Amino acid sequence: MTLEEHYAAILTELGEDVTREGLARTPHRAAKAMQYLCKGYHEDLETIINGALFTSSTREMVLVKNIELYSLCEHHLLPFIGKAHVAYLPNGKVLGLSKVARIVDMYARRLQIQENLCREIAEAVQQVTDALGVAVVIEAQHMCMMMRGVEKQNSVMVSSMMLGAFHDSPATRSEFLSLIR
Ligand SMILES: Nc1nc2c(ncn2[C@@H]2O[C@H](COP(=O)(O)OP(=O)(O)OP(=O)(O)O)[C@@H](O)[C@H]2O)c(=O)[nH]1
Ligand SMILES: [Zn+2]
Repeated sequence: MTLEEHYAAILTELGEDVTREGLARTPHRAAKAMQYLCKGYHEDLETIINGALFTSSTREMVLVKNIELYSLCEHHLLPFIGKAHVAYLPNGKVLGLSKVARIVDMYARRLQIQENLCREIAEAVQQVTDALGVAVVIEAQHMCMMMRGVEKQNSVMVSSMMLGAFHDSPATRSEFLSLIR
């Protein structure tokens, strides 16, 4: 069965009439939407980085903050939405600016839990840049906690992953944390 046929079966199971006008193309649209939201499975680091790694002698922290993020929780297939802050300490190379956001998207466009998303982004930036340290903080709101279940509208989940100098040096970590505050 195709994804589209599965969606038609789900709608029928939910009590809908998939032949009514408004739903006629919904299985097709839903399949396309879900494929888009999960497109990260078909992307890989090398292709998205596309060689945009530049030699630089800077040793100062590079921070890209407030990168918006849309993902799906792997437990309920409901969105979680928020922002990511990504920093690294260059070790001879800097990454094309847009590539940091592309890395975030590649992992966000999969079924995720926030903690693993954080770790995967940090490890990817580390792998690509060979940085002296990488820090990732994600703040997000989970629809599975808002629209259903415990129904809390204002709670925000904050997760972090600190590698290298951000893990080992309190001064580096606190510089990062004060910059994203
Ligand atoms: N740690 C973590 N938990 C998550 C994330 N997204 C969803 N969850 C949680 O996953 C848990 C799944 O719990 P279950 O008891 O198996 O599922 P449930 O009965 O639907 O849980 P409720 O949401 O409490 O109704 C819930 O506590 C969710 O809040 C995430 O990104 N990280
Ligand atoms: Zn969930």
